[in-house]
Amino acid sequence: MSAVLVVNSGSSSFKYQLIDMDTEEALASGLVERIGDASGQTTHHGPHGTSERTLAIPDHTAGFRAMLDAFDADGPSLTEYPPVAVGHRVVHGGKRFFEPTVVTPLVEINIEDLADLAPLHNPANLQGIRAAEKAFPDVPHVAVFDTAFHRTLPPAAYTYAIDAELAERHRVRRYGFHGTSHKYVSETVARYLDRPLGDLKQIVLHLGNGASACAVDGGRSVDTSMGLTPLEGLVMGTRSGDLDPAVLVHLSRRAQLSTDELDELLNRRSGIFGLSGHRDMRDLHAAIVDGDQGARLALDTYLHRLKHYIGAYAALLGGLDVVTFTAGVGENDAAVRAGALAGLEFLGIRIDEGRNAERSKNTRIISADDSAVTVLVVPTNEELEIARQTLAAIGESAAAG
Ligand SMILES: Nc1ncnc2c1ncn2[C@@H]1O[C@H](COP(=O)(O)OP(=O)(O)O)[C@@H](O)[C@H]1O
Ligand SMILES: CC(=O)OP(=O)(O)O
Ligand SMILES: [Mg+2]
Repeated sequence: MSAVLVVNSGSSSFKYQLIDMDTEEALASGLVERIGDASGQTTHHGPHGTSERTLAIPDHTAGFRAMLDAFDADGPSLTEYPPVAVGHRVVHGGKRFFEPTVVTPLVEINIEDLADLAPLHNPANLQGIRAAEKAFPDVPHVAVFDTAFHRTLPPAAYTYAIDAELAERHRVRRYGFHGTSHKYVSETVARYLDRPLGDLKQIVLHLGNGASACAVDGGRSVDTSMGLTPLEGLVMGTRSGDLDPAVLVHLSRRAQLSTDELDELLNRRSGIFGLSGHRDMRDLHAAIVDGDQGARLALDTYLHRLKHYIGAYAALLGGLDVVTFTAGVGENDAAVRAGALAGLEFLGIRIDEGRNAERSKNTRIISADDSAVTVLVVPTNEELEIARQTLAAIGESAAAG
């Protein structure tokens, strides 16, 4: 049996899975949250159920230690199931990294160099890698990049209409993110429907804390809503998504906001949080039930933007076979799914209310039988996709070496 440990680091949390690659089943999975806060939390799902601990987790190194302690206390034993490799989610690969890449000191320098393009993510990803290297010094570590799946974007989709020379010099273009999820989900859809991936025109809506839409034509990403950084596109938990770039100029001049303050505003104090004070979609719904008008507007804005991208991508794809919802909101929130697709019957989209309302952790169809477009919910599994690519990368590097 070969097991791969996968670490999916976020700015203040990380998710992990230890995956048996013969069965592709998780032997354990978990979440380390609120890293850097006064009190952090670990949740570990092991062979004997779920255990939770509250403890101070000052940084990702301490978070990694807390994860290892959870394995020691609740199993499975990492000596019994030693990982043959550790796979890491790295958000920004720039124009350098498209393939899963075995981490070397030079690769680490390059990931660090890309931090200004993903300030919430790349530094945390790198801390996760360094902590894992200390804990598992004898196995290969492989970086799998969110940007990689979007390498197929055509120039017209990735180009921003600004001074071409300046853009080239400063690496300004659309890169796109959540690629590991968009790839995993669009391939899962084809398998589930038993249709050739190459025949399908798909829209994937990854709606988590960060959210992005992707137009997938025959298995290739042809457009996606996140851009140079994971800020553009959809309305998110705390990120604004699209706005007129002149808003920045205006706020800088009129409200005297500095570059760092604008960055903070748009990444951490905008989105549904900026409009309503709630960053979690469940809290937003509860506030709407209580009659909160700001919360209502936040949800309406979120849905308006989603619909905008669905229409745009149907046009770009020149047809549409599948729309799929994934990630925390997409997998769990029937009201968001129904709201995003309401009124789109003219595109051939008809949702079945009963199917949409069903609660399930499995891949499922939620469109009506007579809907021309099939609408699905697919639980994403970035960790499994990273584990597959990690195993492939170490196989290739062993063959090459
Ligand atoms: N039952 C639910 N209904 C609505 N939203 C949910 C539900 N469960 C989770 N979410 C949303 O999913 C988000 C987390 O999604 P996730 O994909 O785990 O995000 P990330 O990987 O970016 O942390 C939460 O912030 C919350 O808004
Ligand atoms: C790229 C990105 O936004 O990731 P997440 O949704 O995990 O924050
Ligand atoms: Mg995520």
